[in-house]
Amino acid sequence: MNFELITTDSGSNARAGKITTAHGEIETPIFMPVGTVGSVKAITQEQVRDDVQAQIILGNTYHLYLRPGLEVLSLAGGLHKFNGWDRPILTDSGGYQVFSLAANRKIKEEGVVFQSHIDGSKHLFTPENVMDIQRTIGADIIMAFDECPPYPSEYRYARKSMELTHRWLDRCIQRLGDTQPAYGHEQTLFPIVQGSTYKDLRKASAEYIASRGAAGNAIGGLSVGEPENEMYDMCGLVCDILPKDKPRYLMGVGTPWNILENIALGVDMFDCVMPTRNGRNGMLFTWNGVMNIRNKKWATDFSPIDENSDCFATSGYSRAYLRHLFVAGEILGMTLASIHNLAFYLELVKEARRQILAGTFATWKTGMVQQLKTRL
Ligand SMILES: CC(C)(C)OC(=O)NCc1c[nH]c2nc(N)[nH]c(=O)c12
Repeated sequence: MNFELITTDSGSNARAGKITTAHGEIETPIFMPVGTVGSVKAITQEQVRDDVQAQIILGNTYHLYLRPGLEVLSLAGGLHKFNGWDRPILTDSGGYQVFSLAANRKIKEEGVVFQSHIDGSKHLFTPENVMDIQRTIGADIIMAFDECPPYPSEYRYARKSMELTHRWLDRCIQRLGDTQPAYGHEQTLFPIVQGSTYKDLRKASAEYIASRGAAGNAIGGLSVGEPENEMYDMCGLVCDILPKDKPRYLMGVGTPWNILENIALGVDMFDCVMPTRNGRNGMLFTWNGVMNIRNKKWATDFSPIDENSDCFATSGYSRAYLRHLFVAGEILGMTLASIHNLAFYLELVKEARRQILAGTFATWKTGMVQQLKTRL
């Protein structure tokens, strides 16, 4: 994997770059739609490619390991062949999902014992077998096995958790070095910075992760319920330590304004379930702010969802019609809302990139952040 840093904004730490992977290029800043179990919920791969114009999507080790399982994925020749997405894929390591989804999980030095949320079967994830699982899935970018501590966490817990994450990272690196890609294409490991919201721990974790010399680095453990300004403080502190010539990926973030604020701090990659999960619930993000399409006020508004969006898949549908679909519980409502929100998130980061290349991002961002927060 290669990262070309094209330019840094004049008035902020925002950067425009290009990542090259075996399955194609990614222009940064980038938003990565979440396709947890191998599909971006409610929309086809063609809509993700053509209407959303996504350049990379996420899969998840925990979910894919449990269903469809490694035998099916291996026989299919990996996830790209199985789901037909031939562009880049990033898989999260399952660390976060084991802590948030699985039952009766027990963390030990060796790894995490847990029960499947699907059928209660018992499993063990270790840094080693999570690397093997991600090799079998075949994602272009794979995440280290980490513990995302709950928020808030006592200082002692956060420190011990961070130190475990660092030891697990070294075991991931070792295992990856001892194995080969399963399908011939390069797979790149991103380590994950932890340390909760403690400045000294975040600094120590960022320095440790930076010292591993990986091709890209991720920031975990944020957007877990902490106040936004704490997220920004931690992210800024970590970005100032992570190498400038490698992409920085802020996991699980966020709202459109969170994304712009963190781009200004030096983040290049984002993922979040908000545009799809909240979209399926009728929450629409637009250039003029956030709207709940179920609100009665849209019942006879026959204008398009967002005049400023150039997503043709949704510009042909009115707010009134979309509200009707949600009120009637029509599946098409979830599809249109998901396409709209994701297309908006991709337009947002594309415009941010344009502003960075023009050297006007910092001033543009300040006005845009307020506009995006508007409740319509
Ligand atoms: C609560 C939400 C999901 C919004 O954010 C976070 O939890 N943010 C943190 C996060 C998201 N995904 C991760 N994957 C891994 N391996 N580690 C992490 O810390 C995270």
